[in-house]
Amino acid sequence: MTDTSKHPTKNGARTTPPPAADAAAGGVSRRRLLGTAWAAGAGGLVVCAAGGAGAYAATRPAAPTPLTRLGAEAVPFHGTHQAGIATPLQAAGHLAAFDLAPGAGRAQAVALLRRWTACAAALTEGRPAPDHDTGVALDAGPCSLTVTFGFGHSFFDRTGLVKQRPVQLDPLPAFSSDHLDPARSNGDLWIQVGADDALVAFHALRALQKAAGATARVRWQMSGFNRSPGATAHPMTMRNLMGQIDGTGNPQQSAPRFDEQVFVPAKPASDGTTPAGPAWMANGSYAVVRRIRMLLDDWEKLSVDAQEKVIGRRKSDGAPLTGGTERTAMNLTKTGPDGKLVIPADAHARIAQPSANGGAAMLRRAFSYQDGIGADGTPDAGLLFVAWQADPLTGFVPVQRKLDRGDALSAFIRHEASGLFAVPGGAAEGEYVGQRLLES
Ligand SMILES: C=CC1=C(C)c2cc3[nH]c(cc4nc(cc5[nH]c(cc1n2)c(C)c5CCC(=O)O)C(CCC(=O)O)=C4C)c(C)c3C=C
Ligand SMILES: [Fe+2]
Repeated sequence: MTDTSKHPTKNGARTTPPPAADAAAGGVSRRRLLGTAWAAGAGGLVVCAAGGAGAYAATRPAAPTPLTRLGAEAVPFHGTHQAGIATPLQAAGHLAAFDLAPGAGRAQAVALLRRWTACAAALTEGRPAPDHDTGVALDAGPCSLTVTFGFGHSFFDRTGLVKQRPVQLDPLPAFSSDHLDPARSNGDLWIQVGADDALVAFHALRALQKAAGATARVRWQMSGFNRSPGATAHPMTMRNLMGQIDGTGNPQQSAPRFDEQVFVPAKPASDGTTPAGPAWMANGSYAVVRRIRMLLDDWEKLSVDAQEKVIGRRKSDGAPLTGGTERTAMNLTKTGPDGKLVIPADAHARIAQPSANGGAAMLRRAFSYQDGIGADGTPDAGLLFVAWQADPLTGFVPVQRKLDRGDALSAFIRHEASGLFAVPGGAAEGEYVGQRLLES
């Protein structure tokens, strides 16, 4: 996961318009529509007011105040990279995969991506959805809404674009800990929605589903959440449902290698290596999506000391068990008075760290989920794990292979669904997402 602080970021930066910038650029904002609704309401109030000044005073709405910072923050939809990758984590998220309808091919996919692009661009600016807006987000600002689009392996067969399919999209290898449900895995197309307001996130998801029309059907959908901005005394790394600080070891946006670890380079690197995938993937990224159930009844039986040994970090502040603060490097050779490694050999953070995996790095940007109690009577809760990387063959795959062999956390989690999606670079103004692929 990424840090939740709201400072401007290199990619997917949040922009807070001044309070007066109520109308989003180039369109009527949802708040402007609301103002119109109030004006109509006020007309009614005048009639009511004839019945007595008291009735008027009791029903008169308060004068509109500027949106809070949380509501007003907007993440630009257009740009080099799609938003929702390097964007700070939002409080509400939805992941949805779609399959093209029988008979739908490349032409229908182009029309769909045009509609989705127009819809996402409007909503992320705080404007109503084109065509028919449901009104669910009528009174809210953009709330840092992002919409991110990706293509699955099967999309290329459906659209006659197999020659353009990157090898990076080949199905992930099977792992011994997999308990995958095919109905909730993969899909032709993938959408990630994130926002700092649950209604804004739902509104966007619903608008995109409706915009799919008869062209594509929802294959699966998952909803997640994170802490709300401002819930903690200071911005900090997210906690997951096991109570751990999760995201510390992520590539930091300020680091020189961040872009090359997360995004497909636009041109070959200085050492002559080729970008991960065809030209249309320049500035894109690969998303590995895993629904990972946490076996919370078992986990919560462990003492905090035992839980910390499973991860190799302190539960309270995320610092390595070898001491320091959250950002202190793990001392992997330090032993305790008993002669044993302080960070055990099977500790999750030890096994997953880049230096133990040939430098493999990924940006983990997860949402927690909870869907009540499962058929087995235990919580259906865990992590909608989304890992972003320039190349899953050197990112997620080797790390998961290693974790699969000896991670102490394995006893407390279960991978229940999986997806791998090629997420193209961002659309410029006037372009639609995926245009460089679909018109190649
Ligand atoms: C294959 C990749 C990974 C999976 C799957 C995964 C699942 C998973 N992880 C946690 C909790 C934590 N993970 C932490 C660190 C960490 N995890 C991965 C990779 C996967 N995790 C990496 C690459 C790292 C960073 C290692 C490093 O560089 O130090 C941590 C420690 C804090 C942190 O660095 O984020 C926690 C906690 C859960 C609960 C989970 C599945 C449900
Ligand atoms: Fe992890």
